[in-house]
Amino acid sequence: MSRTGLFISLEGIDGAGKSSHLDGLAQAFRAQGRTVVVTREPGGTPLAEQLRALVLHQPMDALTEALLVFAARRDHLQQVIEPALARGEVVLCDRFTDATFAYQGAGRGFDLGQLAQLERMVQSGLGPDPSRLREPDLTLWFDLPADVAAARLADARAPDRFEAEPALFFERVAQGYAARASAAPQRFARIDAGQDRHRVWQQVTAQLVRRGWLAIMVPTPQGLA
Ligand SMILES: Nc1ncnc2c1ncn2[C@@H]1O[C@H](COP(=O)(O)OP(=O)(O)OP(=O)(O)O)[C@@H](O)[C@H]1O
Ligand SMILES: Cc1cn([C@H]2C[C@H](O)[C@@H](COP(=O)(O)O)O2)c(=O)[nH]c1=O
Repeated sequence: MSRTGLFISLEGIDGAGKSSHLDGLAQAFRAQGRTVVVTREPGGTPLAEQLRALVLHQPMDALTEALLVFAARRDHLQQVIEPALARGEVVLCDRFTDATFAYQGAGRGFDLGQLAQLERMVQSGLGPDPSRLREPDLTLWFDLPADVAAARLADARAPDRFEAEPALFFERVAQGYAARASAAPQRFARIDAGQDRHRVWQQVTAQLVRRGWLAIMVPTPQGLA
């Protein structure tokens, strides 16, 4: 039976708790017979992972940063995301273009109109309808105050260029996500990421059950709660 591909992104400020849920979600879809690709941005291909290392660790200005994340995204779309969706698979992507609007746009102050132009250039000309802008079918937005996220990340690992930014930067990024969510309410599902892991998982799976993408509420995976 042929199936329609499903593209789900997970978004939120650093430390919001997105990545903790990726494996469990992949397992939940696999248990229902779906093939799942778990991937991330920037990254997801050998070239895009090299660009990720530059973006996370080398000093650069906001335009260079924006061009590199979009270059990585183009390669990721062409090599991984579009082929998987064409095969009817589920793509779970840890961050996508909303992160660019939130971090490079709201965080760094890069012009949103110019980001929209890059988005159109990079995310079209793909798939069966080249005029269509490729976007996630659903964006799970892990919403968490910047100070709570910072406390979760404290001492967790050596900070990269973004994680080393001050609290004010993350407050702007969080506002950037809120603005993206209000502009596309049908694509975004807000997750209250301030709850414990079990409750966050329940909110996430409820969104998928509501859309008919998971048949049943899935118990919290061991290792998460
Ligand atoms: N609901 C929660 N309550 C408390 N701590 C949590 C919760 N969810 C995740 N954490 C912890 O917070 C930290 C960050 O979680 P995680 O790596 O999933 O966040 P993230 O959004 O993927 O962050 P980043 O984007 O920076 O990689 C981890 O130490 C994780 O164990
Ligand atoms: C896609 C994307 C990401 N970023 C930033 C956001 C994070 O700080 C890092 C990625 O690290 P993570 O641990 O994998 O979350 O990159 C960005 O600034 N712009 C983007 O488009």
